[in-house]
Amino acid sequence: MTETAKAQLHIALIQANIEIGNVNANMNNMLELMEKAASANTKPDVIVLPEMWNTGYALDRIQELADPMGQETSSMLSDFARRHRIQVVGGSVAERVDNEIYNSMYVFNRNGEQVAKYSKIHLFRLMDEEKHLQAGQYTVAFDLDGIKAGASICYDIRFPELSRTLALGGAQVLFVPAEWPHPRLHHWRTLLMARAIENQMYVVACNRVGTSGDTDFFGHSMIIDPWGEVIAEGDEQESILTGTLDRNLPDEVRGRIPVFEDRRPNLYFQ
Ligand SMILES: O=C(O)CCC(=O)C(=O)O
Repeated sequence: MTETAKAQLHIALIQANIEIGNVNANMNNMLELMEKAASANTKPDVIVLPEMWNTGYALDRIQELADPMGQETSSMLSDFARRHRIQVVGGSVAERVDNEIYNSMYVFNRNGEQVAKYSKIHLFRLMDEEKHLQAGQYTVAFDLDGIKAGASICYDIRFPELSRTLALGGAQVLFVPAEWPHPRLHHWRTLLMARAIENQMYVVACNRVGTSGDTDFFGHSMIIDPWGEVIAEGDEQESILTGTLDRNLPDEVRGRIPVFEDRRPNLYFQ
């Protein structure tokens, strides 16, 4: 089997603490945790980061803190990917494009080349995202070692239309970097589980831990398989979680319960 069609994907999720507004500390901590993940006995094929890991939700200072064109963060991620020959789903960062700020994910292949960029399309009004950020305009899919994956960020998982669109486009894995806080742990687990079961796809969700102001982030990063079985789940501490995806399982599950063949799209309200 060639490098671009592996039977399994070993995943490492970086369930990090994020210091609000402290870009340097966050860059250093993230790189240290990524290096640790890369040196594990089973070398990961893919490393996944949480949402807005460069700045946290420092929205009142986001114009000054956001990374211009994502240059600093993406060059760190690209360099890491190339040095270790590990693919990176770079969570998301606050990115400045002209005077607009986006919540953007970058994905790098083993050569450190950017293979995808996704900007969060559903902005979370409970945290005033829409007052400070611009919404992305596109859904995004990409390949990791020949396995097709789709991008989503945090609040996006409340919109089943997005993961269904990605699954219909062939995605077998949904990535979900997040900063999802208490008290909505039940929503987080249930929504992730539902996205996995209804789309018969892997869900790989990386949430931050720690406290910003009076908001506590609970971690509980998860890897869920296409049957809805939990392969890995974090606690509330900073940690690295690992799990292995089997490229054949989504097709096997879709063969057993042929949800995609049984759809009645002509009857659905669009
Ligand atoms: O939907 C939620 O409850 C949390 C979403 C969120 O925190 C975000 O999108 O940043």
